[in-house]
Amino acid sequence: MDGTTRRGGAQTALAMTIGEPAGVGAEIAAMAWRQAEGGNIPPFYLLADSAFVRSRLELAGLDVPVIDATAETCLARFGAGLPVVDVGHALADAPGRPSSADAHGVVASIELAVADVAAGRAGGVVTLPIQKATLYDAGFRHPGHTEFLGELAARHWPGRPATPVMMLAGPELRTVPVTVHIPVSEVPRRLTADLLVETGRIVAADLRTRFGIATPRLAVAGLNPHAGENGSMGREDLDVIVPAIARLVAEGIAATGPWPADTLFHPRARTGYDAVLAMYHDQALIPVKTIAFDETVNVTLGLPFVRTSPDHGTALDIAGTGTARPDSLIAALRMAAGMTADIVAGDHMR
Ligand SMILES: NC(=O)C1=CN([C@@H]2O[C@H](COP(=O)(O)OP(=O)(O)OC[C@H]3O[C@@H](n4cnc5c(N)ncnc54)[C@H](O)[C@@H]3O)[C@@H](O)[C@H]2O)C=CC1
Ligand SMILES: NCC(=O)COP(=O)(O)O
Repeated sequence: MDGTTRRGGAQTALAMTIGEPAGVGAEIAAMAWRQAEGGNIPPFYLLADSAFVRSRLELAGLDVPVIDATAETCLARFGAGLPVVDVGHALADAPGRPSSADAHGVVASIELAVADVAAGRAGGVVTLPIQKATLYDAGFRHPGHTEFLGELAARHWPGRPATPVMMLAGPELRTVPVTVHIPVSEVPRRLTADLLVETGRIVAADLRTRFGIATPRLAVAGLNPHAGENGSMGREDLDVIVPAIARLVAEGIAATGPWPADTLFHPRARTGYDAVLAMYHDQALIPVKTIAFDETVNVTLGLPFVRTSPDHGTALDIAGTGTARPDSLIAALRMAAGMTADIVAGDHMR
């Protein structure tokens, strides 16, 4: 599998965004490119600043050639080096020290990637991790990629439904946080039956279309200890989650629960479902990252285009050392290629 994607008759690569320049993104992108030689990594280009990428790879001791490219030329040149498409902003090479001065380049990289997919120049988007607080300091008003990509989808695909839903998908477990980047104290207020039903519908639909699961089984976690113990430890399980499950079931979706979250993730329990709807961020992310930190992919469902990402963050503590693992990024590249229509064989490493 080389993962080249064919859209409207033209072959395309995957567009990779640079994420936080002070993090490990450029390093793991170069490591992923190096592994493409065997032909089992789909071709991609990095939307960045090639001077920054060269500087970081040299610092990290990664001997990978960097090629200045465009979305159109990157396929032909993928074998010669890591193709970098310019974002029009210089990025600072300061490992471990993020600066909001780089925010324009970081955000432009995401915007350009989605624009490339919309224009048929790229097959899908793979994002490298952003340092969220640094972008907020620069005025970025979205909690993360997931929500920003929803806005970009509405911009480029007007009239198409775009309700972004975060899924963490590993080899043994898929989880979906129904509420995402909000304080835990806000969760009970924001967790509504409508939100649960809309999320469940999107997850069931995308498990069918993107993961090839004909009849997806959704396990819905409870919010409170013991799923509320009949309301004695919190009422959300009875008042919000039970009615939402009933609505999903009435629509023909195989949803069950609310299940006590503490016994939902052990190996035997995992055989009973295809994905868990979890009520808040850490309920969803702790189990997947604990079971398979290096292999899990963050994939955005509910969008009119494919977006995947490694499950980890910017890893500022090891940036510049060349020791970060590219495994989750490689899994994200493979998943994106697998979800993008009409993968065709080819060899871009000659
Ligand atoms: N999709 C995205 O843009 C994401 C961004 N983040 C952001 O990343 C920043 C840092 O988050 P943290 O909670 O510290 O998580 P983190 O994942 O960056 O780091 C946690 C620990 O895992 C290690 N680690 C992470 N990736 C690794 C890799 N590829 N190879 C080897 N070790 C690795 C780090 O060195 C660190 O010790 C935050 O600003 C957060 O918002 C976090 C997750 C996803
Ligand atoms: N912890 C997961 C995470 O923060 C990913 O967020 P996003 O940037 O992919 O929306």
